[in-house]
Amino acid sequence: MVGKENVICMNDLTKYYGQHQALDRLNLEVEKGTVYGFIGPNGAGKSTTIRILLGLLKPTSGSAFILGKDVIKKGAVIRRHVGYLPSEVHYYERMKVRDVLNYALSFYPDADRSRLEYYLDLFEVDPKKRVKNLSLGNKKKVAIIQSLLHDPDLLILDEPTSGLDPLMQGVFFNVLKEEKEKGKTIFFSTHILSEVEKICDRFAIIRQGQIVATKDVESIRKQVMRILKVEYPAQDRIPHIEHEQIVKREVHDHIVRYYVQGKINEVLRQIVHDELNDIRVEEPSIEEIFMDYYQPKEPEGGK
Ligand SMILES: Nc1ncnc2c1ncn2[C@@H]1O[C@H](COP(=O)(O)OP(=O)(O)OP(=O)(O)O)[C@@H](O)[C@H]1O
Repeated sequence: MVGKENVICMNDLTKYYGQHQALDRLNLEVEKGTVYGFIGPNGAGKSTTIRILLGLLKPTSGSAFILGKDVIKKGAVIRRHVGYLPSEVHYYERMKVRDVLNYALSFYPDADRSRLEYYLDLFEVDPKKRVKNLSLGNKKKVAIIQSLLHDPDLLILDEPTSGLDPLMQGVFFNVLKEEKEKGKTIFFSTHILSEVEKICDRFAIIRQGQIVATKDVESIRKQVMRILKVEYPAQDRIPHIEHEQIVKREVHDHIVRYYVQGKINEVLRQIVHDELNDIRVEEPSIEEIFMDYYQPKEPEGGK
């Protein structure tokens, strides 16, 4: 088998803003051809990481490589092969959309100009409009088009779907799939966990400047975890059930959700022993699995 090629590589990447540590020794690798989700709560360090990758910010220590090149030393070369969508976009308000995008294209003399028409049509953007007359979502679409124009090998997108309506999100995801099929690599940050499940091969979770998990979406899907949702006749009739396979439990009034790892037979047997009104077996959504990493661990009551 041919060795893996990492398009993005971070080594102990650390960033301080004054006294404030925004990134704490990030180590991350993104393989060629992957759609990689970079997720984390507000202020976790996503934009800081992305801006370092683009050479727009210098790390305090550590290093990062894109397409094998050092982001500090080779920023200009790297940017030729990267499509970047910042989380907030600013254009000259009086410029027309077509002029904005033509200007962007002028930096890439070899670019195929037909891509511009293709994406304008696909994203339903009116090129005659002035930027100042665009809605937030339409401005975002212009920025998405700009990131794609020069057919980059790597797309780095900072919260690409914020502001897009569901229909356009669908169009956008299809574009990402097309790019992936062409062998392109996509690295994008998001808060929306369901997006990761829909589109990503792999993801990393960043919290308070640290990577707390990196996983394959497929392996998460296969994780053997079931939720037994049990409705008891009343809150004071909930029995105390203990079993090593019950990794977590949530109580809402007279309903208990037991999170069971491994085979559920034994736990089920124990549960049905007591009086209950109803029982259902559910699979946790990927969001629930993520939430375990997302939130700081709380002590679990009464397991
Ligand atoms: N220019 C700056 N000066 C000082 N602190 C900053 C600066 N930019 C970001 N920070 C701080 O660094 C931390 C990481 O911020 P960053 O914008 O990278 O987070 P994020 O994960 O992108 O957040 P969000 O999801 O809200 O966009 C936060 O605590 C933020 O307040």
